[in-house]
Amino acid sequence: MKFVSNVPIILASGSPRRKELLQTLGFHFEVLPSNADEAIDLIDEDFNGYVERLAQRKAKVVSETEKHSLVIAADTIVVFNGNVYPKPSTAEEAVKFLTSFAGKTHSVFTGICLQYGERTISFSEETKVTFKPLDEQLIKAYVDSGDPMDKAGGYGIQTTGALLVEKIDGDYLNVVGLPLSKFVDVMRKEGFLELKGGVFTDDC
Ligand SMILES: Cc1cn([C@H]2C[C@H](O)[C@@H](COP(=O)(O)OP(=O)(O)OP(=O)(O)O)O2)c(=O)[nH]c1=O
Repeated sequence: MKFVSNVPIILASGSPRRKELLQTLGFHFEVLPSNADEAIDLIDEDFNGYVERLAQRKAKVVSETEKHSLVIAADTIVVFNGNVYPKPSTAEEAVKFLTSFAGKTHSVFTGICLQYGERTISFSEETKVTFKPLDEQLIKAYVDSGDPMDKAGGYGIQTTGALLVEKIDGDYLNVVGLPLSKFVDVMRKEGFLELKGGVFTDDC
């Protein structure tokens, strides 16, 4: 299955996971990471609004110089007990994050923004992730691997961080940083992507 884009597309993200996920769709795009300031206020525990506003900020910075391209940006956070857990800034912080998630359920929110000139389309998705009860040795070994440091909440479900997880409720790829299924639905609905081919021919 392949998609073609109807406009030039820029992925405004430095996340290798988002790039790989978009590449699976087969359309051409460029990568131009955004240097937007990620410090914004949470309002009324509206986590969907929070990640959407962050994604908008990332997209707008790149769109300023790329007005004729569709700019795609995203932001992923972990939310536990009403608190936002972004990427840990130290290994000690990663250990703290993971210790508090052990045996409990947290949410992962990803917000996506599609900016095309003056047109802004945003949406977000929540996935619930339950961690197993974890022993100190496993947490320490995982943090020592360095894997948590570039990931929201300090783990990657797609890497050995999977060993911490008991179950999930929702879209797996939303946890990885891009809810691909919803993304394609919105891109098709808004006229930015079309399925290439898609009609079976009968040669008999
Ligand atoms: C929870 C979780 C997060 N992540 C990643 C997705 C995001 O890349 C990252 C959250 O940080 P983000 O700020 O959303 O993204 P980023 O800094 O990697 O890239 P950019 O801002 O340029 O788009 O955490 C995983 O890869 N696996 C996981 O299981």
